[in-house]
Amino acid sequence: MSKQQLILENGTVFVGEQLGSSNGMKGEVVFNTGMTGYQEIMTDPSYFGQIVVLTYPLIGNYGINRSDFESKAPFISGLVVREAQDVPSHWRSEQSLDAFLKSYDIPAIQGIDTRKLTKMIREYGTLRGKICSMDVDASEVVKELNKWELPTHQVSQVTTKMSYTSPGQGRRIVLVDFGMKKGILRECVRRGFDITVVPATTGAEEILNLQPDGVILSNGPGDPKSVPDAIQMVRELLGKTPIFGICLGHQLLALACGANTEKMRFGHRGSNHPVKDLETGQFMLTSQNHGYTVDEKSLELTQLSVTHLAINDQTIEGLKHRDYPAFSVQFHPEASPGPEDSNPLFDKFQQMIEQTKKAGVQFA
Ligand SMILES: NC(=O)CC[C@H](N)C(=O)O
Repeated sequence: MSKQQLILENGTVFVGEQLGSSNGMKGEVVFNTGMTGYQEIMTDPSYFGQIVVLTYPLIGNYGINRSDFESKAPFISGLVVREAQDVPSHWRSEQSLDAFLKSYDIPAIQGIDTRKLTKMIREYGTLRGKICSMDVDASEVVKELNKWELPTHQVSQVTTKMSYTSPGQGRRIVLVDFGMKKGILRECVRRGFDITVVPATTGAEEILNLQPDGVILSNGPGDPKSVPDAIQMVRELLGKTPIFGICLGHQLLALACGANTEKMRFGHRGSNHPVKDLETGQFMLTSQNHGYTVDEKSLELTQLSVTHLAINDQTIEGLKHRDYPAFSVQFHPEASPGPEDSNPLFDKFQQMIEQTKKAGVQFA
């Protein structure tokens, strides 16, 4: 097996074995602690442009099958694993991890100490990195990485180009796709919603013209401040239709209400992040994938209240608007991968729609 290297901006070089392609790609190196779910992680558009380190030491043992994908293709810029299993064993498996990565020309590396790398990221924060073949001069790459600015317009690369519908007998929902995971659509379909999925660039007026009973703001990659038009769109929707924000959608709701977001040192990525629901006092295990968070102090001047908190670091995991039907969560109630403890939040949104209807609120 040929060797491959992972070069980091701080000058560290990990030498391992080639997995996937050897086509060098730069990315922000982040880690995910989930024990399963590598297919969902690789195809979650929120990871667009990132090099993902999986801390679970054996990856690929149940192979690859398209029904587990969270979008049509993988969006990561690289994968780092301790050991990849090349002979998958699962009745649904269509190909091996290595064959899958090669077919999308995604570079990956195995056989390195992922514990050491993860500790490094925890200490220094996420690092810019590049996976490439051994004939590349590492010191040149370190220079290149230090000059490289992380991309900012990821949403435009992963949002749907055109609107589409998924008809249902229930309430009419507009789902704004900032890089939506399929799981969100699945949960809406499961509840019988009549769904229109629209591109991230859709304006508030266009959304209201669809006469939605509610709007869901999806997850998506990158800095929430890099989509100012979407923040404006959410601001204009507030009070006119019930809103449910998920992950990037949560951050956009916060920004639209006047709060601030900031980049975290190394983010939350995994399938067992404990969260406390401050309204019920209940705890839940959640699936998470975010590198930004809402700044708690910035909430003072807004009409937002905190509904959920992360147990590990006390960061904000959920918000609700005090005057309008709008709430959001930083984690993933659609799971995929991860536990389904927070799945009832989709029911909560449905109830919010019904209550708003009952109250006979007239929207402009
Ligand atoms: N999964 C998401 O929607 C992530 C939101 C945002 N890109 C972040 O990293 O914080």
